[in-house]
Amino acid sequence: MVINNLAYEASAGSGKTFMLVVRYLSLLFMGAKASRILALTFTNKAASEMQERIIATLEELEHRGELDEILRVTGLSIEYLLENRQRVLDEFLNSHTKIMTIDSFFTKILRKFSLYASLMPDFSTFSSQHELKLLSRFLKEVSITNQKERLISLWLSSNKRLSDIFELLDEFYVKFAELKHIEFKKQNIEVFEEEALSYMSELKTIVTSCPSASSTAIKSVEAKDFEELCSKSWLERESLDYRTFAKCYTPAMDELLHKIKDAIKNQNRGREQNFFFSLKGLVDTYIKSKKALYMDDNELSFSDVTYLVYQILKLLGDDSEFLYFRLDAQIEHILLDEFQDTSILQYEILKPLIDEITSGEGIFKNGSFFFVGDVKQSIYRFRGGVSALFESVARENSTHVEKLLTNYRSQREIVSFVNSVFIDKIKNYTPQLYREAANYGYVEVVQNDEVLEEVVAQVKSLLALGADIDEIALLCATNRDGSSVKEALEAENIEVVTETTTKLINQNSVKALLEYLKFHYFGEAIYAHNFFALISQEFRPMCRIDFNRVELLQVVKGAIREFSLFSDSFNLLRFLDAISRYNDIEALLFEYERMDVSAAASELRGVRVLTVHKSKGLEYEHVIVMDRLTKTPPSREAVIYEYDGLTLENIYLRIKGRESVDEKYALALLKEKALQVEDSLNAHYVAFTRARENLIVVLKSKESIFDILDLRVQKNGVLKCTSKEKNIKKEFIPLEYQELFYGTQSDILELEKEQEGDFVSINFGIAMHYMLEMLGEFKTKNIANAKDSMINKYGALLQESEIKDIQKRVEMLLENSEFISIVDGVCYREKALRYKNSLRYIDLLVRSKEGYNILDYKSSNLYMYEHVKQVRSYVKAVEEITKKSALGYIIYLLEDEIKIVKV
Ligand SMILES: Nc1ncnc2c1ncn2[C@@H]1O[C@H](COP(=O)(O)OP(=O)(O)OP(=O)(O)O)[C@@H](O)[C@H]1O
Repeated sequence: MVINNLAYEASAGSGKTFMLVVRYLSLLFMGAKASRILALTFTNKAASEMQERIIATLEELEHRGELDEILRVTGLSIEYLLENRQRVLDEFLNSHTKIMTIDSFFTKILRKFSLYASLMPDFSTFSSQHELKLLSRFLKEVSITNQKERLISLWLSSNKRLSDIFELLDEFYVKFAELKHIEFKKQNIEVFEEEALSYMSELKTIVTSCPSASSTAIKSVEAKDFEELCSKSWLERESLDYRTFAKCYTPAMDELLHKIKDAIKNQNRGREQNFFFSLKGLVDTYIKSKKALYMDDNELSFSDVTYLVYQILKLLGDDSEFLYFRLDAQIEHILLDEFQDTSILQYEILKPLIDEITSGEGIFKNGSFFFVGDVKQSIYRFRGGVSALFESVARENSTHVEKLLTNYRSQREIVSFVNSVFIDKIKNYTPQLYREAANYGYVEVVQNDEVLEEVVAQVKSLLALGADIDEIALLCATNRDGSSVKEALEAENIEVVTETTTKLINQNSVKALLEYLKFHYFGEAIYAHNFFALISQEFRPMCRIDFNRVELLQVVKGAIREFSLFSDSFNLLRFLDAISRYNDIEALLFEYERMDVSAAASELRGVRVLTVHKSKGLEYEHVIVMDRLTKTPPSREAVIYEYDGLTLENIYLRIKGRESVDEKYALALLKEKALQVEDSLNAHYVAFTRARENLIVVLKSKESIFDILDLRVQKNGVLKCTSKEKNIKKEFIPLEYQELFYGTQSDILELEKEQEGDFVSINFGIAMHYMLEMLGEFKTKNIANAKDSMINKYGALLQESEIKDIQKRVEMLLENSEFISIVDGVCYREKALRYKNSLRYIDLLVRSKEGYNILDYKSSNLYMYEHVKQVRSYVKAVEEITKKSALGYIIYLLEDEIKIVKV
C-alpha cells in the first residue's frame, strides 16, 4: 500500500528515480490529479526526463519493470492498470503538470506574491547581462555611499580578486539567514602587532646575547615587520627547544613563543572581525543594488528569487498560511528528487507545504510526501547543499525511511569494484548487492600520463568491439578538460556530444522553429528560407502572424501542425514547455540563447563528453572516467564555514599559517579539509556508478585526483560490447499539448486574447499605450513631449492621421474629470513596456488612500466582454495580494469619446 510519508535513502543505481516514477504513476492510477502532484528536481534536464519517463512508462507499461512495482504499491490489478493506462496518459498529457525544478517552483511562488516584494509579476530570470549590470550598480552605489575605501581595504586584506569579493558578497547574501546570529565588531589590530613584535624583540635579545647562538638561530629571530614575523616556520612548533636554537635554548624562550603566538592569534581574529565587519557592511550595499536592479529592470537571479520568497515567508510570519493557501489548493502530493542537494533555505521555504501535507490538516486529507536521495552523492556543498538535511528532515516529519539494497543499473564487476573502493572511504558505506542476472561486466583501471591519448584509444577500442557510440560516456573533471577531449576525439573523426551540442536550442527542429518565429517577428525573408531549409521542405510564402493577437505557444503549436514537424517529438515537447516560461516573443527571441534546457538524449548521436557534476542521475553502457588534465588548483575560498549538523556555527577568514597559532581555527580547517575530501569522494562515487556494463578509469601516475582512492591498476571481467538494436524512432502521435500550468500569472493575469479583425491597427494601440506611458503625470503640458517620444519610436509605423488621432484621444482623456479623479494617487506604470508594447499586464496601478485602482487602456471596444473578464482578474489578484480593496476600470480612448467602464 502507499505509505503517505516515505523516503528512500539509497545508493546509486538502486532505483530511486525509478521509485519516484512508480510513485507518481501509482498516484495517478489511484485517482490523484496530475495538476496536484508537485515533483521537484534540481535541473531542467532531470525535470524533462522525468516527464518523458512517465510518458514512456505508460506507453510501454506491459513491458516495463515499473509495472510490478505499481501493482505492489497500489494493490490494483494488472487488468485495471492496462485498461486505464490510455486514460491516465491522456489526462497526464492534457493537464497542468507540476514537474519542475525547485528554482522554477520558487519563481512561480514569487510571481504570485510579487507585490509583497514590490516587484511586478512579469520579472525576468533570464537576462544575459545580469551579473555585469549588478556589478556596475554595486560599484556606483559603493561610490555614492563613500565606501570605496572599505571595498579596497577588504580587497587588499584578503589578497583576492574583485570578482572573488563579489562572490563572497553573494555567498553572504545567500546565507544571510544562517549568519544572523554571528556578530562582528571592528577592532584595532595594531596593538596585537606591536605586542607580537615587542615579544619578538625580547626573544631576539635572548638569542643574540647568547655567544654560542648559531647564525641561523640569529637570522630566525629577525623580523622587520609583523608580516615577516608571521612567516617564521618555528611558529608551528610547541617549543623552541630544537636544532636551530639548540645552543641557546632557555625555557623563557618558549614563554615568549607562546606570547607571540597568542598575539598573532589575536591579530588574526581582529583582522577576521574587521574583514567580516566590512564585508557585512558591503553586503547591505550589495542587497540594495540588487533591489534597485530588480525594481528598475525587473530582473532577478535564482538566488534573488529564493531570498525574496524566504523574505516574504518571514514577513508574513504566522500569516504564512496565506502564502501557501493558494498553492496548497493545488498541491496534494509532494515528490522530491536528489534531496541531498537541497539547501537549508530551500527546505525552509518548502517546509510549510510539507507540514501541511504531513499533518493531514490541509485541504487534502490524503496528501502525501515522498523524497529520495543519496547522501554519498551530495556534491553541491558549494551551492549550499548540506547533506545532513536528509536525516533531519526525515526525523522532523516522522518520515518512514526505506533502503534499496540492490543495484539495478550495473553489472557485478562494477558493483564489486565500487564496493571495494569505497567501503573504507565513505562513512557508513553499505555494500550494494547486484541483480542475479548481472553476472558480467568489466572494470579496468589504467595508468597513463598521456591521459588524452589513452582516452581516445579506449574509445576507439570500444567502438571497434561494436559499442553503440551513444552509449559511451567520458566523464571529466572540468569543462576545459571536456573541450580538450572533444577536440582529440574529433581529430580522429569520432562524433562527440557535449553540453553545447546537447542544448535544446541547437537541435534542428528547434532551430527551425526559432527561424520561423524570427520570420514572423522581424519579417525578413531569410528567416523563412532558413526555416524551410532546416525542415527540408520546399519554400513557400507565408503570411505573417501578429504576435499581439495570437499567443506565442499557439503560434508554435500551429507551425508544428501545419508543417508536420512531428518526428522530433520529445524535443518539441521540451521546447513548448520552455517557451511557456517566456513572457512574450521579444523575451524569447532576445534571450533564448540562455535557455538552460537540454535536448532529449534519444535524439543525439556521438560519444557523450561531460563533467562528473553533470553526469548525476544519468547512466551509460560504457563509462570512461578520466583524471584531470591539469593540476588541481589550491582552494581559493577566503572563508571557511563551520557547520554543526545543519547549524552554521562559525565562520573564519582563511589566513596562511593561522592554524599554528589558533586551535579553534585549526579544528575548523581540519573539518573543512575533511569535507573537501568527502566532496571529492562523493564526486568519484557518482562517476564510477554511472556505468552499466564497462567502466574504465584512466589515471595519471602523479598528482592524480584519484590518489585519495588508493586505486591499483587492474582489469576485472571481460570487455564485451553487445550492440543492441538501435532505437527505431516511433511514429509521433500528435499530442494535444497544453502549457504546463503552475498556477501563476496565467490565472492571475490571464493573457489578453485579441481576436483577428480588430478594426484599429495593433501598432496604433501600441503607440497609444506608449504615449500614455511617456506622459508621466497626467498634465496637458506633458503631451508634446510624450507625443515626440511616441513618434520617435513608432512614427515609421503610423500614418500621419493616426498620430493625430492618438494625440486627440490622449487630450480628451486628460480633460476627462472622472479619469483625473481615478488617477489621483501614487501611479505605477506598466514596466513590461521595456520589452516593447506588451499589452498584457496592468497598464496603470494607482495607490490611493482608499485602496488600489487598476486601469487598462483600450483603443477599441470591440471585445468588451474579454476586457471586463481580464480586468476583473487583475482586481481579484491585487485584492488578494494586497488585502486592500481594488477597483478596476477599462478606459476606452475611442475616436470621439472617452468611455470609462467600471468592472
Ligand atoms: N525495481 C526495479 N526493477 C527493474 N529495474 C529497475 C528497478 N529499479 C531500478 N531499475 C533500473 O535501474 C537503473 C537505475 O535506476 P535509477 O536511475 O532509478 O537509480 P537511482 O537510485 O536513481 O540512481 P542514481 O542515484 O545514480 O541517480 C535504471 O535503468 C532503472 O530503470
